[in-house]
Amino acid sequence: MMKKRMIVEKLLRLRRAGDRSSLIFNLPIIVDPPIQYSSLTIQNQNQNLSCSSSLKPTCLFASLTHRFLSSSTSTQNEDDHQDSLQSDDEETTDGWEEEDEVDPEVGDGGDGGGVVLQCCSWGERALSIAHQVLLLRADSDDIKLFAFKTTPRGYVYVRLDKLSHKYGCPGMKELESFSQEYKKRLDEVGALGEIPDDLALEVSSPGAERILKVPDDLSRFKDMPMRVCYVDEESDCINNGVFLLESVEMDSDKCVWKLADVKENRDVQSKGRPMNRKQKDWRLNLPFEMHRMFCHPSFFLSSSLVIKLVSSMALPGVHTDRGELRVHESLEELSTDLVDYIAELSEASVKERGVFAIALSGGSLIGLMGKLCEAPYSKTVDWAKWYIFWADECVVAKNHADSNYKLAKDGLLSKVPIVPSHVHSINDSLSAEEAADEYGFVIRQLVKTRMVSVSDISDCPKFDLILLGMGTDGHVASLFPDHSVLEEKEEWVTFITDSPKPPPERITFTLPVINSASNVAVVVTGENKAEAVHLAIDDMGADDCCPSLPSRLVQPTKGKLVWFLDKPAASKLKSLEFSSE
Ligand SMILES: O=C(O)[C@H](O)[C@@H](O)[C@H](O)[C@H](O)COP(=O)(O)O
Repeated sequence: MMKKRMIVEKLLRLRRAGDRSSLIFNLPIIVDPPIQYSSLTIQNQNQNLSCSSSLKPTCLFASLTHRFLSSSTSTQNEDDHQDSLQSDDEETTDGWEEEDEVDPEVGDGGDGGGVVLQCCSWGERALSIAHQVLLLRADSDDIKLFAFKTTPRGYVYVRLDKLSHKYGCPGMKELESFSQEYKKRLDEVGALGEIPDDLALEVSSPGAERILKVPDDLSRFKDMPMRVCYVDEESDCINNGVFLLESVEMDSDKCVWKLADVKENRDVQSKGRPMNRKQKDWRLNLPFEMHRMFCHPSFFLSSSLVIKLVSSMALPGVHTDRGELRVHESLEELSTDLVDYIAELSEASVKERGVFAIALSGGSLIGLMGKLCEAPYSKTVDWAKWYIFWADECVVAKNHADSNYKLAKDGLLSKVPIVPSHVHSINDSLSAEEAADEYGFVIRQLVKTRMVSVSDISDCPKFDLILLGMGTDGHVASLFPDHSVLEEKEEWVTFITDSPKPPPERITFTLPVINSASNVAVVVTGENKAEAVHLAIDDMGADDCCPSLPSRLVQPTKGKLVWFLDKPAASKLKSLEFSSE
């Protein structure tokens, strides 16, 4: 009788660490954080399994899993091999061992790290093979074993750590290459009879909420908010909260923590405003031994501090008088957050009004919106309900390199099913003055039919969203510093013929229109904008030196203002000093 090895290469699940409930086969998703939602194709023997997600991840750096399930059958021959590859639909969890839903503990061989062999006689051998495979990799200095577990039923669970990754998460390709090589070695040794020849293998990354060891892991994750479980000396109760590490004092074996400015630490009465001074100044001095296992109050760990990393994406933006600040580690993260934000506003607006009136600008903004052309947004956004406008436009031909219309058309509009008649660009055959007049007229007609809503405190149009960039001089739309255009109170759309930034002729929404919008987002990236960002956002006290900086004049009367910044652009912000950064 010939033995047949059936390999099901699978999985691909998006889960938060510790969430074992939807363990396998439920979600045909492959994700490679932090690039979310994108479709990824992997080669499985002769098959392509192409899976993409239409679901929203709950966590940016969800763990990834890669599984091989091997089983021995005695009736089929090798030629049948491909036929017996299971399809997604056929898969059930009965092919895989279900784990108990338990909270992770330090050294549990799962999200708590460590090695757990559970009396498997072959466990040590399987572990040494895993070490060998890791050592032979070109990136052996970077990819390490985080956890290893074997079970008596022949399952091997490997969690890999990536030292150079902010959250310690290897990508799908790294998991896949390790898993394939490791599986091959296990098979070879299995064929020699040294270990069972039908082991099942799961290789994954630890999730964001891995448990950290104290003090060993602290310096590595010191910039991240962490959930700390500790014993409150006064009440002798177990508490937990989200903190930022201020220092580790090795001489006295203690950590000093400060509260992270996250929602759960804010006063519920304060409606999402930042923490008050008292909260910001409060410090938790915690000896190492005063930490206990979360969810296991009776389990005392003398040398392990139980801390879970908290996703930076889970941090709400910092709320200031100048709007919400969303500061991102990378352009990739910023872009993901921005398109999520746009998609959410679109959905809300379509639900409420049946349409979504959005005004664009030029510059790098459009590139950062590029993910809207990809799954899932390309399919989930109700493009037919979008009405597109420009907050400013250069008075040039539509095919001119300076045309904001051309920029948006090439980068976005031509790639999604927008209704052409809903795209309202300026008439490029007119003078700047005429084009501004006509554009104002067009908007007026759409306000009449309520395709564009109207402000209830002025007669201005109320766009659902106005997206702005900002120049190093603090200009937004084509509202430049010290320009008389800032004084325009009557017109909705006006023009300039002396723009300090070429080309000289432009049309622009006026401040009253921008400030009447339901939502305004200003997207600013790069260190060269840091000073302008500081001047636009920070509280300047009594000596406000820049009261008429255009970006500072963006102050929606009733709407919501959000700043999407990358770290370099936010680097001079005082408003962030006591935030989670
Ligand atoms: O009309 C223009 O000249 C540009 O559209 C300009 O206003 C741009 O939006 C800002 O300068 C920010 O651009 P970046 O984000 O590319 O720096």
